[in-house]
Amino acid sequence: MASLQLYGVKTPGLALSSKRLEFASKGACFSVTLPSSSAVFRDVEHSCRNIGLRVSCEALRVDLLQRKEPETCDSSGTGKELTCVMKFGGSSVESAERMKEVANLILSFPDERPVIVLSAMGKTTNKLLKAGEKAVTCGVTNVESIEELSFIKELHLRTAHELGVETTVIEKHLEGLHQLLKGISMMKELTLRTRDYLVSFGECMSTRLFSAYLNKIGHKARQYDAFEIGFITTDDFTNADILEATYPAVSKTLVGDWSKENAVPVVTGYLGKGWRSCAITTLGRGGSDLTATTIGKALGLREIQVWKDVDGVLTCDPNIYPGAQSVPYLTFDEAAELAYFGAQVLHPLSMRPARDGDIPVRVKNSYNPTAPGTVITRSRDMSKAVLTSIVLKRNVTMLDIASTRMLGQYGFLAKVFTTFEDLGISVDVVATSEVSISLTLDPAKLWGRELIQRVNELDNLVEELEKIAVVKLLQRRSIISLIGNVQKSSLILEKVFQVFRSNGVNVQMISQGASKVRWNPLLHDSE
Ligand SMILES: Nc1ncnc2c1ncn2[C@@H]1O[C@H](COP(=O)(O)OP(=O)(O)O)[C@@H](O)[C@H]1O
Ligand SMILES: N[C@@H](CC(=O)OP(=O)(O)O)C(=O)O
Repeated sequence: MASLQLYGVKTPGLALSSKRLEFASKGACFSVTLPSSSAVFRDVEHSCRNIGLRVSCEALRVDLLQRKEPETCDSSGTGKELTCVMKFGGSSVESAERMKEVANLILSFPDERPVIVLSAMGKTTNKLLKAGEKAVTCGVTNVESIEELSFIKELHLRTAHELGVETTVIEKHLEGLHQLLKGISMMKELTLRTRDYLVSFGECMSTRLFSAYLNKIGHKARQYDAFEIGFITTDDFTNADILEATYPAVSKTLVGDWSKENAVPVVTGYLGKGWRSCAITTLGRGGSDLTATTIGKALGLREIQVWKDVDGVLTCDPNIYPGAQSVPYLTFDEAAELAYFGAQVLHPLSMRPARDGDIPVRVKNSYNPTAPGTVITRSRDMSKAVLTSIVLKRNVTMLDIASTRMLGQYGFLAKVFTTFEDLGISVDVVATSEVSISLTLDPAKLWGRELIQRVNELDNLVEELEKIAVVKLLQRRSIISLIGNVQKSSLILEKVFQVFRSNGVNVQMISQGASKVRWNPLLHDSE
């Protein structure tokens, strides 16, 4: 078979199916979906460029002519295929006792052959971040006494003892963590890249403990670090996005290994490998949900289950209103809007792979497994739906931008959005007229950066916009997102505005989502 030119390296291993182009480089597997048009070579070249790969059309032409079916993994020798993903969040695996309950829960579904995805135990991620911050200033000799480091060591060693598994499964990681904190302390610096490496210890240890426990109780399991099995991401440390190449790579490893030996895969949630840097990345807080849906799509599984500490997606945040009730059904669009606008229960991007693969997502409570939870699918019966869920997002930055020119000036909106594009700042909610725009800035993108960088970026943004408009920067706003039935929009808005009025709350901006399942009244935070 002919080879493909990648960054000047001759890369063998190109395989073509009718729909996908796959090849391997530096241990990572890449894939491009082949378009069906006659411009196939050009399009493939373009697609490759989009994921940062330089390919030559000529090389592709040779390979397309020498079409070869990709190797398929044969699971017939060992019987049945994997059926679903079961993701357990930190709250579900916060102690040895909880890990035992989760193991029992998994075994209580004898017909399922799941891939397990785990988050770090309890609040480990927060503790790791705190330890990192303390290490920056405490001095190398004091690293030993960082309270959070002792807590993490003690929690994981105690869990190993209580599960009756060898502490050796995590000792190397505990030692590595200690060394890393010393390194941070020497450098007096905690970069975003180092933060990601630091927090990865949480998932690396929880999965090793759990996998060892399953093996101990006679249920064959195998631990995987996501960054070693093809979770290829952008290099946006602390908020990386999964690249297309991940799907074939992950499928190849997990299905391939399963076909040789039916050992339950136990995969680290939240983690990936930057495609340029080859360093460990994370998918944003709560990113294990995205790991789970990515595996679901990669393997074409029947169902994705995310097990939490609540009875599914609720009508609102139970920490704000304890009377929140479970929502039995949601569409992918509704769940995505809800997550994107701040409902902590799901990772903002986690619905994307599930929707692409059309795989139902079930949100369940590991503390109350018999509760029906929430089922998220492509469509649902909306005939009785009115207002499904309410989400609050605080500490939002808003900009009022009014053109300095008169009505009838074209190009104003284009200029405004070009400024955002040039500065790489993501916009969240928008309401426009011909000569003015009100918009909010995506806090997930903005607040991932260092404080000083954020302030500079906002200053630059306002300075640029002031060349064409009068700009008002409003901080500490809140967005309330209403996820509901568009057919009942007048009813919903009537009721909502009655509530605002009777509580003396003034709405500063309102927008309706393109997916037509959401409205966003924006208020001052103090309201
Ligand atoms: N609309 C909502 N529905 C359900 N839970 C919500 C909602 N909004 C906020 N939450 C919070 O999200 C938590 C579950 O998400 P998360 O902590 O990420 O779970 P896990 O760590 O188990 O994956 C719940 O304990 C609840 O406090
Ligand atoms: N441990 C990571 C990833 C994650 O998904 O956690 P959880 O499932 O507990 O939200 C975090 O705390 O962000």
